[in-house]
Amino acid sequence: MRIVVMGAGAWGSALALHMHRRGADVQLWARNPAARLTSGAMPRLPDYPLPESICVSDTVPAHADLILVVIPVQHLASVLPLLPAGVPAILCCKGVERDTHRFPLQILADARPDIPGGLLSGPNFAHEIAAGLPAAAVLAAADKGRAHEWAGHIASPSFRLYASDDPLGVQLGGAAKNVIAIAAGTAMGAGLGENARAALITRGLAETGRLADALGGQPATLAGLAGLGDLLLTCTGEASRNYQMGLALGRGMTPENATKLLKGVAEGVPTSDALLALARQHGVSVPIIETVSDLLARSITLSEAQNRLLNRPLKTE
Ligand SMILES: NC(=O)c1ccc[n+]([C@@H]2O[C@H](COP(=O)([O-])OP(=O)(O)OC[C@H]3O[C@@H](n4cnc5c(N)ncnc54)[C@H](O)[C@@H]3O)[C@@H](O)[C@H]2O)c1
Ligand SMILES: O=P(O)(O)OC[C@H](O)CO
Repeated sequence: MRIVVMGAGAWGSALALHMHRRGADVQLWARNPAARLTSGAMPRLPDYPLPESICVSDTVPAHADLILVVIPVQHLASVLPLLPAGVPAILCCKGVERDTHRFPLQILADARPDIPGGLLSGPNFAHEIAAGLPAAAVLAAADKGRAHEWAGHIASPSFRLYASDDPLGVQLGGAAKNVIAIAAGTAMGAGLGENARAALITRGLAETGRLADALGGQPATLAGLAGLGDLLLTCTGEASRNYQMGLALGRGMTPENATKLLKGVAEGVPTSDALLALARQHGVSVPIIETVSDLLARSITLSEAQNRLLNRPLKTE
């Protein structure tokens, strides 16, 4: 099987390694192939050298069986013209485009209606997949048959994939967990304790469920790997860039300085604004997402954020 992985960041490199181990002929597309380290690793995943047989190149071949697109959501549209016609594309990013409020599969459908698309999401740190540690994820597509087919091309004995025909729910779960992880990291960085984090995770899931309902996703999807599963990983795993972003904010760093320190992208930053806009458009209350967006914009302080979330009118759960 010939696989092209587009994007040589941490996740693209890990997926290239995974597909190679699975026996595929893998080409990794990178903006700057010369950045490959002498060990064979890419800089964002330096501890995992890629074998020589994975070609790293800045050209996309005209023929492949499957393309994995692993570009941050804010830059996804810019690479889509490069995709060869007709080859199925599995998008592996998690977020919402800030200016247009589009989820990844919508960005693909608008730019390349000729390309069938699916989306891979779940609790998966790149370095653990690169190490071959056990993990599970969801492959979503509007057509469940295709979701099963593509899941079969990517799954392995250590990477168990489930098919889903709720791409909206899966994309929303992956996008929202990044924002909630910033909130959880902020609480932990500010020393607010484990109770506060558990409350943010649970109430974060509740507001994501309301949003799924309004946008046409299936709330049950959010109880699965792409929802609760990824929320738990990202809100508790210190390797998460979104959680690290929150930790830095909670310790008093400005969003600008926290971004500079991060090794990699924190999708929750632009996604917080996009999800807030979508929620407002649909009349859905998303207090945690709103608070993260305001904190990042520096329109509220940390103690105002805390007061705002704790002192809203009491409600039933
Ligand atoms: N790292 C993980 O553990 C992980 C796991 C699952 C999903 N994801 C998702 O995968 C996506 C990519 O994350 P990552 O961890 O690989 O990010 P990263 O920060 O490690 O790397 C981002 C990559 O995108 C490339 N890139 C950035 N702007 C580009 C542009 N305009 N054109 C072309 N390439 C561009 C960079 O060169 C880099 O190779 C994100 O949406 C993230 O949420 C990451
Ligand atoms: O490092 P993060 O916060 O982008 O999280 C990585 C993955 O999405 C975890 O599933």
